[in-house]
Amino acid sequence: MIRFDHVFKRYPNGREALSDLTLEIDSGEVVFLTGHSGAGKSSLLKLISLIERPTRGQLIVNGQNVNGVSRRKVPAFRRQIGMVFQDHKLLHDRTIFDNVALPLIIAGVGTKEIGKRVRAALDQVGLLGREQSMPLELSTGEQQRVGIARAVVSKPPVLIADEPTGNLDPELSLEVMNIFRRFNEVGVTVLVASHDLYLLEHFPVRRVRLEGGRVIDDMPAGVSAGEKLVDPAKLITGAEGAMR
Ligand SMILES: Nc1ncnc2c1ncn2[C@@H]1O[C@H](COP(=O)(O)OP(=O)(O)OP(=O)(O)O)[C@@H](O)[C@H]1O
Repeated sequence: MIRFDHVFKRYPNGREALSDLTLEIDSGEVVFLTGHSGAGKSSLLKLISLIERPTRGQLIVNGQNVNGVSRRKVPAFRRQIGMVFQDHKLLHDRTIFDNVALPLIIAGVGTKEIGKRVRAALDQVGLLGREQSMPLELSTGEQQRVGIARAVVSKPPVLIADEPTGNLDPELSLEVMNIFRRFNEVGVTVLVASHDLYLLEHFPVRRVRLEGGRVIDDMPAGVSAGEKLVDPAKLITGAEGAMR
């Protein structure tokens, strides 16, 4: 699904953000990307979404070598990748409906289909009925859920999130992760860059740790020593909470 093969990323100022990085993420996985500030997490996500290009090496996303994706084809390529950001990146002068509809409008989807898909996406994040609200009328957690609805409205097979819970308290962070897990349960591959120790403690998913632009640790899904897990039943309750 996603394969980095000896990938380097050097920015024009000479800074090497990724250095000989090799990593494979299978279809349907949930992966946490961790590491100190500057380790290369955002750069890795930017390569997957073609916001940046590898300097060297091969990167395959959904069976496509990104080196072969011309600038003209980038918008179509990006429709396969849902992107969630820490600061939501919502348009404050547009309604919730318009914000979520944006990727579909850009893709030229018909009005009726847009209505259907936007409502379905808002329903999945528990915000059906808020279509006509403006972003600033929503709480921070709700705004983040609008950002998630926008990311999944095109039904992408891959969802990437850069510090999606950075501004949220622990309870809201769990809600966001539970929403991601719901998408994962229907087959979406989810990659989350996070410093959020609370989340890392509570979700026993695969963790890939970067340092200096390389993978220095790759811990498979499961429980490791010393980790405290919440009761799975509570996670389900949390997800239902998010859907309210
Ligand atoms: N556009 C850019 N131009 C030049 N250097 C950059 C650029 N973006 C990132 N870098 C550098 O690349 C390195 C990796 O940065 P990156 O943002 O990928 O790390 P990160 O792990 O996501 O950090 P954080 O957790 O602070 O967001 C850092 O040294 C950073 O200064």
